[in-house]
Amino acid sequence: MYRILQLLTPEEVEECRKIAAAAPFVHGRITNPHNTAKDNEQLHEQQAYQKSSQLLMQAFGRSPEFAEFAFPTLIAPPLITRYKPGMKYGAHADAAFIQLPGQTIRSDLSCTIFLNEPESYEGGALHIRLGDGEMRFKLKPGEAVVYPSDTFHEVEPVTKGERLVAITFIQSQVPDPFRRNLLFDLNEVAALEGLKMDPQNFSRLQLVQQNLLRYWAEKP
Ligand SMILES: O=C(O)CCC(=O)C(=O)O
Ligand SMILES: [Fe+2]
Repeated sequence: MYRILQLLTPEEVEECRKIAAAAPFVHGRITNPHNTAKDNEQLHEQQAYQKSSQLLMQAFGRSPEFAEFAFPTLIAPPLITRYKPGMKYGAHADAAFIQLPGQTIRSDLSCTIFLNEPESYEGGALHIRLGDGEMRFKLKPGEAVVYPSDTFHEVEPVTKGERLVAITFIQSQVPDPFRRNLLFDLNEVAALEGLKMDPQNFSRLQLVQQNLLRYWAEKP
């Protein structure tokens, strides 16, 4: 299951673009030399990375939709990434573990946050294989798609303009996608219908939610 989130305000999108415009980038394969599928550029300046990742982390932190869907325990600091004409990211599944200074994150979910107008570049859609089908995403600035890390996905070649995004990986409290998706459905029903329900039934629904979480979530 995937989810599209409205994550950033227009001001935050602007701030990310400004940071990207002023900072140096390196080829993505520098951090991942054996990944031949990867052909993009990533932000390469400590201060710019810190500033942009902090802003993006805050945006995840205030999104109830994200929390209800992902049950995040760890989020890799999002990295601004760009694709110039000819660049792409071939079909791949993400590495199971992402090594960061001081911690390792298991990638249960991956996320792309779109930062520039879809009309400003050609190509560059993100394709995600979900079951036997494929979904194609080219979202508006500030929107993000969160999807399972264990499924093939690719970025089609950019043929014109520039694709600017931020990418991150999320470790979930509920690693099993079947269970996580059930909990998400319960969260949605509680959020959408809770106030309309008989309060006693709402309490029972909350009891089921909390007890399943208690039973299924990884212990901290
Ligand atoms: O650029 C994107 O949207 C996806 C990048 C990606 O798949 C990755 O970094 O593993
Ligand atoms: Fe990926």
